[in-house]
Amino acid sequence: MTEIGPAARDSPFHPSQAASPTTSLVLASTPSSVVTMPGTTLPSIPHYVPAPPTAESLEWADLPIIDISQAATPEGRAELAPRVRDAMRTQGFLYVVNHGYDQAKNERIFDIADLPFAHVPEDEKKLFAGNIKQTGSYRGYKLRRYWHIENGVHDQLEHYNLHRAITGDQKHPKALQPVLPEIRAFAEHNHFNVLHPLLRLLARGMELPEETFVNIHGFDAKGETYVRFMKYYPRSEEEESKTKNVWLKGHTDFGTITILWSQPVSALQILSPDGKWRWIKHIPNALVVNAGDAMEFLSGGFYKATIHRVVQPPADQRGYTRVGAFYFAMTDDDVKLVPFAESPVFERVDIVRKCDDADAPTMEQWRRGRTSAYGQSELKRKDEVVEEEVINGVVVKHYN
Ligand SMILES: O=C(O)CCC(=O)C(=O)O
Ligand SMILES: [Fe+2]
Repeated sequence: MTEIGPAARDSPFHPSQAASPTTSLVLASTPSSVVTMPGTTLPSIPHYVPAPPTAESLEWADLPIIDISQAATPEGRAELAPRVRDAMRTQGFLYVVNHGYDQAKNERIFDIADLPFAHVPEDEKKLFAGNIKQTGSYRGYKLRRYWHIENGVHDQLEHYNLHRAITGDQKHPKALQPVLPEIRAFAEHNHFNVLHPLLRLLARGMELPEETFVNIHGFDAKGETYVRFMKYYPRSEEEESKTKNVWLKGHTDFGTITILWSQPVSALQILSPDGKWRWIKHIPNALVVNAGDAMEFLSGGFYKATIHRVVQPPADQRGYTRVGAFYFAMTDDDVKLVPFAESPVFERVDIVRKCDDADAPTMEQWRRGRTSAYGQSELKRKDEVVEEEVINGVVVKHYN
């Protein structure tokens, strides 16, 4: 395994990253599932009808909205960089809008996202279930009840995770075959039109060369950056009460950047700097973006991996399923997760390390450790709210 230290990470742009993204299809605005563009008809698939947005006024997190189309010009980047920096230093979350998909294309993604759950027979799902604990990789299905939440209650959510290459060595269920090219285009859209522009802004925020983080997030490099579709199912009263309405415990994501495609069922909450849980409000066709552990390591604590959790939705949205679409970004596998200590910001703020640089895990070690342990290992109760586990010598906290 090659260890990539800070010097090597400044190496020239990897050729794979210069590849231009697949041209996005511009789709006519139509609510039906058959979406056409001149000369092309996309495969017909069932339409997923999501719950209407909640009418309740919840305590919403106040997050900045970043118009990513502005990142196309140097002036735009200069304006966005401090806003992205401040959001990732304080809340660890922000919204991205104007990323290039229109509403029809967005709906199509959610129709596709429901296919692996509603349109793949249970027997076939089992054939594609990931061996998560053993392999430390999320590829394939995470079926329901795989994780322990609290008091003997298991989760009621399914994942289907696809390595971003989509048609690489990972095989997919029959129902997904016709839409694999669209999922691949979706992966490239997230990678090149959202992730890379954000990484450039984050590098700028640390006064590092703009390509610093882009260079270690190659689309074609060895690494597990993946697309996830996810479906939550309503739970029983008993499950709700035994878990105090927590569907997915408070956690940080282990990668660098998570891109969550905003959907109408309110359930995601973030732990605000003042220690209060606040709800993430749905913004149509927006992306909710957060930093994970790997970004916190690489930035020496400059950017925060914010704790978030999923809870029972407000009363007017109970009884609905909740389908999600995500892009979980990580660095290339061989990157050692040590801070870019050469950043001039460390002349003004303290660098924070979770362990000595010599002991720091690579991205591959960190993702395997966190993936295998999640929802499986015995957590050590620290106090009423916090439980701890140790991964690769680093303490990971779970919040109730
Ligand atoms: O479903 C959500 O809104 C968030 C899920 C999440 O935090 C995760 O899968 O890491
Ligand atoms: Fe998460």
